[in-house]
Amino acid sequence: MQIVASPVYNLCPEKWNSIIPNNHKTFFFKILLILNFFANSTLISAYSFSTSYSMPLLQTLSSGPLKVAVIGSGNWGSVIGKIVASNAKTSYIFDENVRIWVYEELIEGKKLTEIFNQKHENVKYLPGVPLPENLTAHSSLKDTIRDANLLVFVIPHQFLKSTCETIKAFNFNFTNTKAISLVKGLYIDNNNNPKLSSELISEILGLDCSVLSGANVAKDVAKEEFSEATIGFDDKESADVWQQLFDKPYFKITGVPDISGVEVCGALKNVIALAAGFCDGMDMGSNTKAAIIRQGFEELRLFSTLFYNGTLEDTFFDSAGIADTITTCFGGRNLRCAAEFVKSKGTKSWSQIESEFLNGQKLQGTLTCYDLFKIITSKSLEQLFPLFTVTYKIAYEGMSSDELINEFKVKKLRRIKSYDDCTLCVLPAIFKDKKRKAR
Ligand SMILES: NC(=O)C1=CN([C@@H]2O[C@H](COP(=O)(O)OP(=O)(O)OC[C@H]3O[C@@H](n4cnc5c(N)ncnc54)[C@H](O)[C@@H]3O)[C@@H](O)[C@H]2O)C=CC1
Ligand SMILES: O=C(CO)COP(=O)(O)O
Repeated sequence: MQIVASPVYNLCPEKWNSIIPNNHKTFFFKILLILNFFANSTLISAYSFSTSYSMPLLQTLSSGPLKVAVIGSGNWGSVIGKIVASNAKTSYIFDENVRIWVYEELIEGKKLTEIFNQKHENVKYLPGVPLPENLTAHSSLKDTIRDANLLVFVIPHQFLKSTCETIKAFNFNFTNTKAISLVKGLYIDNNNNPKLSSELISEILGLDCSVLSGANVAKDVAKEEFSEATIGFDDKESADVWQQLFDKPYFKITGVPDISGVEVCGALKNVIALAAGFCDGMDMGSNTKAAIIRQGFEELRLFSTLFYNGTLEDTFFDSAGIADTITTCFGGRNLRCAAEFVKSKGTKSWSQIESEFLNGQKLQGTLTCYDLFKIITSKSLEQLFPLFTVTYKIAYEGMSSDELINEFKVKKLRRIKSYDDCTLCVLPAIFKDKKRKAR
């Protein structure tokens, strides 16, 4: 974002915050804007006349720091609440008070929200991890998002539609509001086409919606172990603000202008993880599991390119792509539950495994696998997606898990690719001048 590059903005935000009392954030922000104007006046006009989204963020910022609401407080939602609240506390572009929506439940007779706000811990979904005191839990969705400029959606995908419809009924004016979806899941629309969470949010609420996805097993990010994530965006200015909100030295954020690519990766890697879990359940070694992951990733890439225009190769090499597939296939919930599914030899349903192993947390891969199969079969594309197809049949039609391997362990020779079958790697423009040096 141009403002980041401007000299004033680059005055270290942490230092500003240490000298600016929090209730003076708005005042100092206005000064900052004026200084910015002199530092780079073309920047201001770019913002003022931008038509790419409802209200330019800089214009919104002129009435004060941006207010953030986190919608969802499960395992990942709580970690995201921790990151966002800690950044909001030390940045002058975000309001210090961050609200998080908790789907209320009782823990030993006491409300989860009350425990959350007293102990500053989500004892059910992220036990043992201290949360910042400026992150407050609310059971009322309406109160959580009232006046918010930045809505962070981080709930299991099966609850997204109903949650958006609830929000729509509040009739809030969202002119000054942007959204980002951290939800990993895929839906099917009435024409048997895939639908993504960002599309659902934009469609129901009319919001400009970016996405964030990556190799982020929540319990490890909670411990501040190093990881990365990718923002998928349409509008670069919003992406820059989202990056400011999420980036930490231990949680590095990049971005690609490819919302659907990022989301398809986040949704379909969970189906690949089911197949990888079936391998674990059958006690297969790492070669077999790697072959299954490779096949799955190839199908994921094909799905994204077939169904969406503008899918970028870069997305697959970013955290949202290959890295998330790897981490989920080695340490995720979908993986563990799928291994248990195979070990139980058909005696346990998915919902039984989910409640036995996840204590209220939700599997995303199973429902996505179901909808994905419907999309593929409605278009007679099974032959292009053999791994997704066999994974569905094992998960939902009682097919033996051995078929996962039998599908690929065949006598028939595989096609050796010709040059025309392959995709040529193209050197990104920023490296073009290095080509001469290299050769
Ligand atoms: N946990 C992880 O490691 C990661 C999760 N994600 C994604 O983030 C999204 C949210 O996952 P988590 O935060 O892990 O959730 P979770 O699976 O840990 O928790 C389930 C959450 O759903 C809530 N809930 C239950 N019934 C509900 C209803 N009817 N309406 C609304 N909420 C309800 C529960 O109160 C709880 O907060 C998912 O799409 C997931 O794939 C992304 C990266 C990492
Ligand atoms: O998305 C995840 C890691 O990036 C978590 O995957 P699981 O839901 O399988 O735990």
